[in-house]
Amino acid sequence: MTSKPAKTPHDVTSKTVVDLRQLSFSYDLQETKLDVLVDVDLTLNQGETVAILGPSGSGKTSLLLLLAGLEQPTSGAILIDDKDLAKLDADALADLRRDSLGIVFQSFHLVPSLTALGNVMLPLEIAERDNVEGKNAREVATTMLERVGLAERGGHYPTQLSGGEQQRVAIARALVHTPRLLLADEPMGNLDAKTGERIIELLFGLNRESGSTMILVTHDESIAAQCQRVFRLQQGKLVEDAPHAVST
Ligand SMILES: Nc1ncnc2c1ncn2[C@@H]1O[C@H](COP(=O)(O)OP(=O)(O)OP(=O)(O)O)[C@@H](O)[C@H]1O
Repeated sequence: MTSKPAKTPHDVTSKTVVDLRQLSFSYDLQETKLDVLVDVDLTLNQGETVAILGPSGSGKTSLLLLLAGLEQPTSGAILIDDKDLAKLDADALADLRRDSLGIVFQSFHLVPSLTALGNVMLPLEIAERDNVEGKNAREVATTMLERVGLAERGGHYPTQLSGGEQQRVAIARALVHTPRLLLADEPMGNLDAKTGERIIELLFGLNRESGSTMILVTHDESIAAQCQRVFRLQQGKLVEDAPHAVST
């Protein structure tokens, strides 16, 4: 067992990928507001694996929505790859999401009219990256479907798949273009223990292979312990655990 985090191709530069500056976020309710995040500061570097823990309702999903530019801060700033999200127009934000982010949310948002393979190919086609390492989008997407254990399900539509299978298609779609920043909201939520383990291995494997940064929302302390950094959301604040030996 070693406390040394896995080396990534980006260790040398330690580039900042996520920079939250005094980030606060509230939901406006009818007569009041609900403070979810209060003056959160956070800097994450390229290649880091990060777990976010916290009780139900503590704001974990809200934090991921903010990072994806799908909610706007009440105050403070969110910088992804040195770009202040508040200064990007809708097109630039869409470009950033397409080029740099992989997002796995609790609801899968699969396109119902596309097969599993079609859904996984989508990010590659949109990004016009048909020629990834000399392979076309279909081959790359097929390989990713195999890696999530769905080689036989490529031709099935979302309604023909179980919840756990749809979850894995969503994970394959989020990973297929090797995003620099992966946001995953309880990606094992719908999966049995063995399949969940396989997905976790895949996520950490891709982090090692590509040097991507991964933010993993989870309720599972043993999965959190596999991440290099562990944060807990408590009363709107992100509190980091003391450095720990990364369990594998
Ligand atoms: N659209 C919304 N409007 C108003 N309040 C909301 C909205 N979405 C979430 N909330 C509230 O904001 C708080 C944070 O919600 P969030 O979904 O971020 O928590 P969470 O930590 O991800 O919870 P869980 O572990 O149950 O998924 C909760 O109290 C929730 O009720």
